[in-house]
Amino acid sequence: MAYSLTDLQHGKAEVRLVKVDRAGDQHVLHDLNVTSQLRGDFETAYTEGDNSHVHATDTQKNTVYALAREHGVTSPEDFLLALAAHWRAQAWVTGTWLAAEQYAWHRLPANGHSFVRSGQETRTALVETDGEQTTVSAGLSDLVVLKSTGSEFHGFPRDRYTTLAETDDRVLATSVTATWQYDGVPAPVDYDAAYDVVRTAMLDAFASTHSLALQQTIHAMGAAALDAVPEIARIHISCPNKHHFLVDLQPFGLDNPGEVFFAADRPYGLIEATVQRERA
Ligand SMILES: O=c1[nH]c(=O)c2[nH]c(=O)[nH]c2[nH]1
Repeated sequence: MAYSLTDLQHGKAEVRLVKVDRAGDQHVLHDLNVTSQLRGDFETAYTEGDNSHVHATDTQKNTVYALAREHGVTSPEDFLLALAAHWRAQAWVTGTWLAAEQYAWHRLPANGHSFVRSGQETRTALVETDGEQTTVSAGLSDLVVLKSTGSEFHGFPRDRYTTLAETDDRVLATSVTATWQYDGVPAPVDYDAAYDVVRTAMLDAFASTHSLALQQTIHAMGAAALDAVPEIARIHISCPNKHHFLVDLQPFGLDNPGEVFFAADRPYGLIEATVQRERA
């Protein structure tokens, strides 16, 4: 029996890198979790155990640390682009899949070298290369938001299994995961500035959209991101609907005018969409 072997890649996952910029007394921290995956002429390692083309995953891990020193770390996107440039010049490598998560720290006012982790969300970046082609994506995950009114859900089909009551006032809460792709490489943007602009645009859209469904809110957030940064070609957004159920307080002789909720953990609705710019 003959089998085909496809989608080969190998590398080191979740290389934890902390880079301190020490120019002057105002230190800057870059706290990254980098995954390096190489694609290329590696088939014989799988078929014959011949490792003569295999850039060891340990070497890939070391390369992350060495490039942090040699190239420095600015934005996660720029760092991954430097890593991609290094690997695309190595033998047998035809493509890369390089991803980073970044955790934010802010300096404490006392001095220039003490920090507090800030923001619950994680910033993400992905640089993929295939031959001469490079794509840069950025994103965020775990951006947890809630609105205590300004959300309705009604007009959905009812069948014999439907029990959900229609509502014109509910809590809407979610944890946003978004990934957006830049046009052109290197994208004609300052990746750090663009990240802040997209994050703010999505938060503003979440807050200001009177929501008739989480679907509508997702569309508004995606469109706001595209409006805010013209270099973004498309954005994918995934949102769990973190249900908040009104607790029945009648057994205790109490009313509950939208004040006391049970914040359910599971199951949760899961709503996703990609919003893409239509090119002329
Ligand atoms: O915003 C919502 N979208 C749905 O598709 C859905 N389904 C559901 O049970 N509640 C909700 N809320």
